Amino acid sequence: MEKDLGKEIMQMRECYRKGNTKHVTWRRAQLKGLLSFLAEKEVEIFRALNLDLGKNYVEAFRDEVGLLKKSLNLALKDLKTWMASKEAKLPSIALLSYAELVPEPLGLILVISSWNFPMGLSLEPLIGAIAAGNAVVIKPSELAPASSSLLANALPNYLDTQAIKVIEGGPAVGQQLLHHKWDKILFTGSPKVGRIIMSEAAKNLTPVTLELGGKCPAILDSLSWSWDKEVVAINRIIGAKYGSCAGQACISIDYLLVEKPFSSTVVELMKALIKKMYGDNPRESHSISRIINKHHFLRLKDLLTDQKVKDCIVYGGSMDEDSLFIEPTILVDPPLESAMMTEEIFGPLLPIITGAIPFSCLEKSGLSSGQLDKIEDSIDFINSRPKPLALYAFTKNEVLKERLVSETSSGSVVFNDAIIQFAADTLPFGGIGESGIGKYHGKFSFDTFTHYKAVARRSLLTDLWYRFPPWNNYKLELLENTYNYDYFGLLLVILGLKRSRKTFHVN
Ligand SMILES: NC(=O)c1ccc[n+]([C@@H]2O[C@H](COP(=O)([O-])OP(=O)(O)OC[C@H]3O[C@@H](n4cnc5c(N)ncnc54)[C@H](O)[C@@H]3O)[C@@H](O)[C@H]2O)c1
Repeated sequence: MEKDLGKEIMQMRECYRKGNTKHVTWRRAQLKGLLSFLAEKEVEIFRALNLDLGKNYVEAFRDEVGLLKKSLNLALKDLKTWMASKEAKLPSIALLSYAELVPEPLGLILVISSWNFPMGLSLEPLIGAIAAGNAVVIKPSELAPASSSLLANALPNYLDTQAIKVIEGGPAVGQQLLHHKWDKILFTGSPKVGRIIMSEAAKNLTPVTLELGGKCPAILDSLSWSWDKEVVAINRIIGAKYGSCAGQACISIDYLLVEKPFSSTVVELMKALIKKMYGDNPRESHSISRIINKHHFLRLKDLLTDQKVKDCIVYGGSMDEDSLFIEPTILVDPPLESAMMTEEIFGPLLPIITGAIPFSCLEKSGLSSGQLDKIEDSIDFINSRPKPLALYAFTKNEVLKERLVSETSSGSVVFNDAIIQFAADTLPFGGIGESGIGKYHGKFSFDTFTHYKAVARRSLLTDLWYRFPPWNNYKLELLENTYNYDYFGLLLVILGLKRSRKTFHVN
């Protein structure tokens, strides 16, 4: 296996060296091939996502297929502009010179993806890598086997198999792939594996983009209008907690911060809206995804085994191991030191934090009192934890919005909605600190897989004679005026009308 892998990778590198992938016609053909794959295999894709995750086909279209088609259409429309060299303005002193930034593909790319959006997280990076003219290996997650197998078996019918390959397997295959030299690795997954990826990549000085996870907080201010509360905020919170792969999404809301007096209203509104979205018996609902596998089901179940956490459940909590179903669940004030509040939840459990924070956690959370007295206290709470991938705030308070932007750090900030940033091509998608390194989506994907080569062209007709030795104070004066772009001063020095104020005798 290892030997075959090595041979395949060598052949791909050879193919890249021949230069085919750099041509606009090749890039366009692959992007169109991907579009055809999505169109012709749409039903198979929906089936695979349903098999792997119980994902409804409408959700699958909204979160994966539809987004991919949108990204492909953008890449096809803008490809020529993205590929074009950009002039880099030079100062007038550089007479008869011209400079440009020439986008050049990086070479051989490795994409390792996770299971929760197995199509989207494999193909979205592929779009950028192809558009940028690279050869690409994708290793989908073994935990979404139907999707992985569909990618491996069907994609070769639509793409250039010399330059684009899907290699299936789990951590062992991932590890084998990491033993080879890549020109860039884009990894989507956990911070734990992200660390392994980065240390393996460091051996060859391979640059990495790490799309990781973490706990994304949402702040809900005490909105007074019922429209704001019910229709907008709570609806969007429920959608962003349970509606995208049942909360198994890196940008799902992980926990909600609410002022204590508002919390019971929030819980009541949420209960009603959960019923509206998933019916009286959500177990029967086809609109909520299932947990990916038994291991993750038990991981989530474990989060609730601590009696102190269990006692905080105010809604839901039922589970069915056979169908890997977990009911949309709400908890109020689980202990901050519990795994529920220290680990990424990645499932349909929503802790609401209102205060009643044990003293042991106060120092750690940076709060001075045991309650979230004011919604503004959430800033300290968020800042006492690793930088999240996304921060959401439902508020009309403009001062709070400004403070959140300037006083907290996260991959993205969204006011009065959640998850939608993922769909915006003009916004870079990526984390900071524990939540990731680098960014992609839209033109940022092209840039992620591109080296902007600095190209300068000079004429032989002119020169700045004073940039060469032997050195003297006169040349120092000329250089100083040059770097200040003080052309008049330069002229005066050349004409002998301006004298150096400094006289150095260093040597
Ligand atoms: N930022 C994002 O865009 C984003 C999107 C989805 C998921 N995530 C994060 O991903 C995590 C869940 O995904 P997961 O369970 O698939 O993560 P994971 O880190 O366990 O696995 C991700 C990928 O890495 C591979 N892998 C695992 N061990 C490896 C090793 N030792 N060497 C090489 N490859 C290895 C897996 O086979 C899989 O393809 C969560 O933390 C979530 O927040 C982030």
